Amino acid sequence: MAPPATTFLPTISDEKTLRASFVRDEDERPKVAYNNFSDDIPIISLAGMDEDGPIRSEICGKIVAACEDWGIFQVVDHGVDPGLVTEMNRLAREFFALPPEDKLRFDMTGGKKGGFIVSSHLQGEAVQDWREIVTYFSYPIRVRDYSRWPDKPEGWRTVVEAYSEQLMGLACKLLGVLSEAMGLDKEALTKACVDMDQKIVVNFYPKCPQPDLTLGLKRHTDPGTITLLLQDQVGGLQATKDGGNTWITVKPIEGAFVVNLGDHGHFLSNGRFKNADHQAVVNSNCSRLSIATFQNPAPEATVYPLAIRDGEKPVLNAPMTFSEMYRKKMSRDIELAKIKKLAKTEAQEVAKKPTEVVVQPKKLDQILA
Ligand SMILES: O=C1C[C@@H](c2ccc(O)c(O)c2)Oc2cc(O)cc(O)c21
Ligand SMILES: O=C(O)CCC(=O)C(=O)O
Ligand SMILES: [Fe+2]
Repeated sequence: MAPPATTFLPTISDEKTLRASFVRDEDERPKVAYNNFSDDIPIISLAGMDEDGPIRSEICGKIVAACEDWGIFQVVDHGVDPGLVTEMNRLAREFFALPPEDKLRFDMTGGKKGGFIVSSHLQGEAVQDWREIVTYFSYPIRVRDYSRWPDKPEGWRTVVEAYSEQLMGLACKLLGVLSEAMGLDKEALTKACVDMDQKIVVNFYPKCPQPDLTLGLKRHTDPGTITLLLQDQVGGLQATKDGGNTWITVKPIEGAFVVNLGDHGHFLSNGRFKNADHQAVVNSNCSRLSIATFQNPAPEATVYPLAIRDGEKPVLNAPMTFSEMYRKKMSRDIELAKIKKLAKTEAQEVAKKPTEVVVQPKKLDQILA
């Protein structure tokens, strides 16, 4: 009999076919190969950005255009210590290679803040993602709960601490550029986050027996302000700028960060900056690792456009807190996936009227795995 989902680690399975719980509907399956790389996403060098002058203006122009056009781009020459990046990658790989019992000591099931989980941070997903994750809540520093930070491999904690500090710096720099582009003070976006949260999610995508039938991470937008993603050289991150009609695979660049704006960044700019739709596909040749650093506002921070340009309407009817926004989004993501599954297996009528379904946001402990 199949082991229960919570303790089943795809990494240690040598099954030749995918379990039914990972099989996606045809319309959700990958359309472009994991290694069919595209050059469409802008690659921006940040060299010379810290000094005022024409070089900084040119870099800022490129960042703003990438956010307006795609909502996703790559940065190189970003100033994050390359030695630290190498160490993060090495230690993350070592973590996922640990025996299941070591990883499960930090099991996040039951909505615990931080640790290890298979597939998703969300409860009751209709189809499982082909991944394992380990999560660190790294900012604000005063509420860090080190008891939820895995203690293996040796040296992890020191490296994660230094890495999270440098990424906080890079994120604030990029938010400064976007604030100025909105005609506001450099600090406007970080101030709107009140006391910025940072969550690091390390994604491990084991090699997969039938990668064409599944996704490592389903299509989504990130909920927060801005995300910095470090990916290895395998490939698998895909993005779209036309609501999912055309997917492209982001070309891995050694040492680069993929930057994407989340829903909060999108709403604060009144929709001017895109919250890129993205997903991760897997393959049957090798495993893949990516490290996402989510920069989020504090739960009590207000979500509402900071600048509304002449002739524009606000993209939100009323202000809400980030925690309300997060709960609503995650409830909707789970419910829409369930409705879709139901529509497929039961009635065509439900599929015809998906917009009439009102999703009641759940409490946080009903959403988180
Ligand atoms: O793992 C992720 C990825 C991502 C996400 C957003 C919405 C979804 O429906 C989804 O399945 C994944 O953003 C996250 C945001 C978080 O707060 C925690 C996560 O683990 C993630
Ligand atoms: O692994 C990837 O390429 C994507 C990860 C991602 O989108 C996320 O963690 O939110
Ligand atoms: Fe994401």
